[in-house]
Amino acid sequence: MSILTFRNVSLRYPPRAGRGGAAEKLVLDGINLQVASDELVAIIGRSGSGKTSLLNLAAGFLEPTSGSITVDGVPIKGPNADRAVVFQDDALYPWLDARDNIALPFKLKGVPLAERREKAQQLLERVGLADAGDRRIWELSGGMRQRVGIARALAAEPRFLLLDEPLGALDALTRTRMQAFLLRIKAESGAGALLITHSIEEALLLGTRVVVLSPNPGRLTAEIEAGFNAEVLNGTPVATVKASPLFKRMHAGLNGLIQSTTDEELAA
Ligand SMILES: Nc1ncnc2c1ncn2[C@@H]1O[C@H](COP(=O)(O)OP(=O)(O)OP(=O)(O)O)[C@@H](O)[C@H]1O
Repeated sequence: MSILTFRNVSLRYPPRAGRGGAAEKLVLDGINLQVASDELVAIIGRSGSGKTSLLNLAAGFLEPTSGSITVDGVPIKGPNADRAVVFQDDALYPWLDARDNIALPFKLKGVPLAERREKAQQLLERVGLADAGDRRIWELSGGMRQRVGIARALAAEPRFLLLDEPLGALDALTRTRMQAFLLRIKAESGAGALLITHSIEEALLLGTRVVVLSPNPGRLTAEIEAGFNAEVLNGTPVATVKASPLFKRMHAGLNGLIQSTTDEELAA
């Protein structure tokens, strides 16, 4: 079991150039959060509340201004294969086919050609794209591209998946299918997951826990245990889960928490 821990983390961005000496911006303040391997922690919050900044800290793309971020007690020092990031726009290489996109992390590790193609094929099969390996990225649908992106993230056998709106660009039907897919893949991989999303519905459906980030500065202001993901993993259709009275009540509750952000917080 691995644990990703934020301890009293704050983040300030330097003043932007050309703003007449505008002050530094405190974006995240006193963040305490733990994500364990058996969890998917969903972070929701208004636009600009600092969700992506928080994920970038976990990825090691940014350093906290104060506080610490550790994996199993060891401070993170920059990006590392133990924390794989999946973005909204799949960030795949269009000049490579699906298989070679997935094989790239193995190539970077020096794995011989035949072996890395074999491993990539196994990952293609895991994400339901066994026959799509030879296709170029632009020949794939949005949902297929995200599957390739997720397969590439899994190639490094990460301890944590950092998911930044991974389904945000998909149409509603594909998104629903991919939600169940993402849960299955996460469970099979044994990795913990941190999911950033604008969608209360998606956070409730996928999250073991849902955490609310309030803006200006970004602070974790509420946390609820969800648990609907177990129902989806047990085969209950996503539409049935969403239609349950408990799901609707919790959705309304979270909506209220996010909407209660004051005008001052939004304007700050
Ligand atoms: N590199 C940067 N330099 C200065 N300010 C930044 C930088 N990146 C983000 N910000 C500011 O930090 C705040 C939080 O941004 P962030 O992208 O983390 O929020 P978010 O919740 O992910 O937003 P969204 O939901 O719209 O993607 C915003 O006010 C943004 O303008």
